[in-house]
Amino acid sequence: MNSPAPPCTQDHICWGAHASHPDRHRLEVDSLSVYYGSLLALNGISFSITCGHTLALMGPNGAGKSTLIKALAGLIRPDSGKILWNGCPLHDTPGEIAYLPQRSDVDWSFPITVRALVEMGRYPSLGLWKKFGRHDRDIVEKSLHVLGMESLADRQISELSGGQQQRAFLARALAQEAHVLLLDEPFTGLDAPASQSLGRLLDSLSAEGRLVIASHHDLNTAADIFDTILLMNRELAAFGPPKEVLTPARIRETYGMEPQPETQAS
Ligand SMILES: Nc1ncnc2c1ncn2[C@@H]1O[C@H](COP(=O)(O)OP(=O)(O)OP(=O)(O)O)[C@@H](O)[C@H]1O
Repeated sequence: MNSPAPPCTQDHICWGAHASHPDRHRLEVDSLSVYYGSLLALNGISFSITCGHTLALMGPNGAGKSTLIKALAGLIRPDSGKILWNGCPLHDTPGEIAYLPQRSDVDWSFPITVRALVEMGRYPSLGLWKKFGRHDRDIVEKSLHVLGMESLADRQISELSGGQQQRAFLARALAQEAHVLLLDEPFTGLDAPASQSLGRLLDSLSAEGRLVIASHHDLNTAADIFDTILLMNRELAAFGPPKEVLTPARIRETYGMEPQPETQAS
């Protein structure tokens, strides 16, 4: 699985720089296992992927998708296994990961404007005195612009639609300038136009050189949105392009159901 990793770097990546080194940054997950008490939620998961991809974590309810995302985000400590970023422990490289929690895990009534939320993305990289500089302000404005949120910047997040709220949180993730975007069920609750628009956005972020990893439930849309699928049910079932992974036999085996005709990747 492992190809030679470039030396570890802590360099700060700026806008546009992602695209010039799309193959430089590699995430490697090696034999990752997570227990909740006696429940084995993840059993020896291994995969490797570079920046410039969109990866969907798919599997039935309880398959461990959120657990894997939380382990990658450093919110859960694995019981065994490694998560490496360019050959170094991922969590030794602060600022590389931006995490978008499930909608149900966010207090949407929290009194905060969109701009203040996006500014929070800069906090991890502020210096000792936590002083907001011109560079920070520029990145916040650019993040709002990329997500089309400028006109909503002074609104409370509680006043936004579900799709706009997702965009506000994605703008915060962009402001962090992280290479890896971890999104837990970002399409939940979005209507078809909002889903398509979010799909295009994730595509453009990966084209810019980021690595987008999202848990996803919809077998019908996965192949259109993501270029790589990780099918799992506590263990890894398959990993690769949608056409190779989302086969009727694998869907049957992993979900324990017959695939609907339109769920086969085209
Ligand atoms: N904090 C926790 N404590 C104990 N068990 C947990 C905890 N979080 C998750 N689990 C269990 O771990 C297993 C994996 O849960 P996880 O939420 O990762 O699955 P999932 O694939 O994201 O599910 P879903 O598609 O329903 O969101 C489930 O059996 C779940 O009940």
